Amino acid sequence: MNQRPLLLTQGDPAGIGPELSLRAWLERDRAALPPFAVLGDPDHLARVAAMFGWSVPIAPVAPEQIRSAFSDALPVVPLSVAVSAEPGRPDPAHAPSVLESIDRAVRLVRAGSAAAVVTNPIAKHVLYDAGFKHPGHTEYLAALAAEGGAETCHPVMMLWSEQLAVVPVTVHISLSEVPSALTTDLIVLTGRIVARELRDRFGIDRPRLALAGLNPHAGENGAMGTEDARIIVPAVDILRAEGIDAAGPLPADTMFHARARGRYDAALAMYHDQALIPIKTIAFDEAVNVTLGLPFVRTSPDHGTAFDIAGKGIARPDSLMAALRLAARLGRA
Ligand SMILES: NC(=O)C1=CN([C@@H]2O[C@H](COP(=O)(O)OP(=O)(O)OC[C@H]3O[C@@H](n4cnc5c(N)ncnc54)[C@H](O)[C@@H]3O)[C@@H](O)[C@H]2O)C=CC1
Ligand SMILES: NCC(=O)COP(=O)(O)O
Repeated sequence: MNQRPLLLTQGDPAGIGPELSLRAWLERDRAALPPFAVLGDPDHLARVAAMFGWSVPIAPVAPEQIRSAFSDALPVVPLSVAVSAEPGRPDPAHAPSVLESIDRAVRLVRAGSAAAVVTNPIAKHVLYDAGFKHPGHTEYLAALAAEGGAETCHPVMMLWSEQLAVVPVTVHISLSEVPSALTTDLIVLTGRIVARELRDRFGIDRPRLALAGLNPHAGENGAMGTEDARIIVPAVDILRAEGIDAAGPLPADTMFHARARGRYDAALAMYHDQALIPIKTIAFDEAVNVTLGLPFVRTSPDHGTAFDIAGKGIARPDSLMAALRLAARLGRA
């Protein structure tokens, strides 16, 4: 069994990440959570705990002390900067701590000090205002993975739950850009990574992939768009020729009901909302965002920063706890 702990990033300090980190630690025994540490500011987390009246001792630690500290206190690996944030009030000035937390978590995991990175949510537009050039964690983690001359990798976003796993082939782009961004090569590359990681990390011997069409009724023989026949059909053919169990393009409106979900292990959707609407509808509290294609394990809750409820103490920690459990499972594989 892998004894290394997990590293949980700070996320946006004005969002629900700080309170969820504290709540996850409070639930550690009941929810059988693996040991983890937050990469953040111990004083900030202590202030958030005090704000709610939660009894959470905070232990500033070095990475090698996380496991021994975890049962009695929430271990926090301190950042180089102090964090001061008001719940629900995002500010681009928080960007340095947000990014330092991610950077250090990746470095520590790659150095073998921890088993996996679990990220608390970030608000992308807030980081953009501070000059951040990557669309989101998914793409930023791939850039970090490539640092130091390592081979570039193609990150694949998968949202996973016991009921459904979905993969958006195109991710953080506008809907109007999707048809031109969608290529047979991109779909094949994504399908290969999903099939490989479902087998190697999730232990599914022969993963079944279902590819959604882009257009209504998967194009209705070209009457409602040609991308399905021109781009997706050849991708399915290539994947099948490689021995991957791939089906499609399937009409997206009928592939997510309960009986249809039993026919595949992961649905490859052609754009962000085609993938995320079904899983967030079915499993908002349990689903986990996991990045495939990286040389390390990264998971995250499926939800965002939820500024509308930050500081109210009503945010549910379920998805973060599912992300911690999945990270521990995948980090052992
Ligand atoms: N992995 C990440 O870093 C992610 C970041 N985001 C970012 O989050 C920001 C806000 O995005 P939204 O679309 O508003 O989505 P959101 O998930 O933050 O909130 C959507 C709705 O769900 C509720 N909600 C979210 N998490 C909850 C929880 N744990 N317990 C109870 N209710 C919860 C919120 O109160 C809100 O009403 C965006 O800037 C986006 O970029 C969104 C998804 C993932
Ligand atoms: N809607 C999911 C999402 O935006 C997560 O993005 P990332 O920050 O994990 O890349």
